[in-house]
Amino acid sequence: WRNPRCNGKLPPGSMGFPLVGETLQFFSPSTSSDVHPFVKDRMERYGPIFKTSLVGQPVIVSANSDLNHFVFLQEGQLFQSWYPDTFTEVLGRQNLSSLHDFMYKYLKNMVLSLFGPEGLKKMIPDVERMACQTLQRWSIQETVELKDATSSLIFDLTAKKLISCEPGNASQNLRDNFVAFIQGLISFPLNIPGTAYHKCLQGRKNTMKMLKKLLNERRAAIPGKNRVDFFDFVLEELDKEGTILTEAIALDLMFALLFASYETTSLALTMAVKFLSDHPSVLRKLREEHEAILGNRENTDSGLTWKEYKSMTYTFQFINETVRLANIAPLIFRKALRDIEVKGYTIPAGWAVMVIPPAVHLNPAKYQDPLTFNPSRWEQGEINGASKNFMAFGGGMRFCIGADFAKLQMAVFLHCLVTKYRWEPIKGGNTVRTPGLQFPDGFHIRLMEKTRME
Ligand code: HEM
Repeated sequence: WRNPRCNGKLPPGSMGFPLVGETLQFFSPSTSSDVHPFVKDRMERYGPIFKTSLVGQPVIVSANSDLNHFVFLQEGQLFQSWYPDTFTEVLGRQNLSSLHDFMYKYLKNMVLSLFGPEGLKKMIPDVERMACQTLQRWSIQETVELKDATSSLIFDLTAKKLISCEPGNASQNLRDNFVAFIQGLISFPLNIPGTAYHKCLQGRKNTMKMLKKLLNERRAAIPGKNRVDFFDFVLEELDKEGTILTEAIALDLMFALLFASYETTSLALTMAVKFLSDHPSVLRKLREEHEAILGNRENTDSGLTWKEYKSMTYTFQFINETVRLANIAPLIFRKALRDIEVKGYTIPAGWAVMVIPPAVHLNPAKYQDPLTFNPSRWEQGEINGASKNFMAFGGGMRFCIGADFAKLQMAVFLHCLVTKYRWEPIKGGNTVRTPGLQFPDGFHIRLMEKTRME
């Protein structure tokens, strides 16, 4: 196991122990916001490309921006999206890569219509209304645990936009099952009642049942109305002759979309508020931008417009800096489809490739004082899309379809927050990380309405 077979030269690195490889070291938690010690130590020892073995799978780790970029660009040619088997098992019958294909082949109109500029434009009033109502609720509570509270908001927003499910009992029920699913996702796979894994599988089963019920209800409703959400597009596609999209695949896709948006955007928002709490000058500048938007309006109470949203220059810099430092997706997996020669090494066919975005985002050669939170560093740089040095939303063909949706939700939420409220942190706000996951330790704040004088 120490010297795996290879028709060329493997990168340096250790394959650890038989079977477990270096799995235990990989999962050791760290509270630093720097590159996780598992990766950092090995980068120092072996350089930015090294081999290891995790849960029985040989892996090439890439902390090199050229190789990361190459991996993203070669999607479907030399590499393919891949997730560990346990992940795919609980996430759905379909493997995630084929869901991607379905989404782009059969539901491309849905992707464009919901997440393209036209769809986003239409969303602003709903997002603003839901964010304002949520903040008002928070302000009458003694304290708010932000991760949980923003997760609930994001879930409601996504469910509203994707399946027109209004916040209320149905949405709460859906979310409870979804949360049971998420909580057991990274657990020992022992399927007996009482275990987190069992609850996870039950949670997924119940969520799928509820989604199916909602889809059936939609089917029974009067046909011919305008397409407004995900289910409308699915029904239209299902009725087309020769389609190979099935109801089961559509429900898996729906589930994957809820999953992809839920943890990510809520974590980004939690970290955003934490960064604002820690950096009063950034908060001041952000507030100025949003108060100027209100100041320039004829009627202060009219809702946010697309033009106003597009004018939030500093807010977009702030969001980019937040996702750079928060490293919400700390690793991205692919699998090599054949032997690949790159940078003087061979990546053997079948090996996993683990791209490490934090190694790029925290590289001092690319970002001055990389651990310092400084939104103004984006003044000069490209703020949209991905680059060799910015891959918070991935890159290449699989660039996040929800990136603009997430940014819109964040910007509108921040607009309501900084123009109407002030807050004080009560406790928590630190993050415990493994190379693949992060858990905020519970960030509690007290939210208060801001008077005009403030
Ligand atoms: C701050 C929030 C978010 C972050 C940091 C984020 C990050 C990412 C990253 C890094 C990828 C690439 C994964 C890969 O290459 O394997 C990705 C893909 C994806 N994201 Fe997001 N995401 C966010 C929000 C969302 C939202 C709100 C949605 C949907 C409503 C979404 C839907 C997706 C989907 C469907 C993919 C897969 C695309 C594909 O395989 O082609 N994401 N995201």
